Amino acid sequence: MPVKQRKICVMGFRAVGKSTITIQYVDNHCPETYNPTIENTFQKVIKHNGNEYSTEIIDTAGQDEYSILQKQYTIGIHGYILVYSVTSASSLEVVKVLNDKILNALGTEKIPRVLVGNKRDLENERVISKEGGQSLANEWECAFVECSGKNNSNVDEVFKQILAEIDKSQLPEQPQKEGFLSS
Ligand SMILES: Nc1nc2c(ncn2[C@@H]2O[C@H](COP(=O)(O)OP(=O)(O)OP(=O)(O)O)[C@@H](O)[C@H]2O)c(=O)[nH]1
Repeated sequence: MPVKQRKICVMGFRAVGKSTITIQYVDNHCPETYNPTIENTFQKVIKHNGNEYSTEIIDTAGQDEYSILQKQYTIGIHGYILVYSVTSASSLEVVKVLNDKILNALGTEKIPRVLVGNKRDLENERVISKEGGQSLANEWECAFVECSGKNNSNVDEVFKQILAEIDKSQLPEQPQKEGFLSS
């Protein structure tokens, strides 16, 4: 079985936990101190659904509403992990702007994405409900996961979901069923 190559971009507002999620997944530990990221690329071979995927995971610098989407994040990327923090309404706003920028840059809505609500361990500080995140993902027709990078809970699911979304997007288009015309 040939190994499938996958290039995945992790994006979102500053300090939402992009590096924590990525490092938990790739290296199985939580970074001790907060270091703003410029850009880090990680490699990991992932087994999923009986296939082997050679993944390149790009942990990007925190974005805000005004950041320009860099060209290297629009070329040759198979899927996007869009992260907000359930404790920050502005981080959800940033992820919406980012999503628009990605769709505009690629000129299609059919882009494999997973919307991720991180920091679900901070239940007392939560300002974005799970339903709020889920309904945005439904609107975008993409996958949705809530997780805690810090506790390493549901982090694997984020990466399973993005691989599944990419596979789904690579299936041949289903032919449209012809409708019956009632006479
Ligand atoms: N409680 C809690 N804290 C978290 C979680 N994930 C990350 N953090 C903390 O949030 C801060 C930012 O985490 P990072 O992973 O560096 O965030 P980032 O999005 O990569 O940050 P930038 O590189 O600046 O964009 C750190 O202090 C982390 O320990 C989480 O799931 N729960």
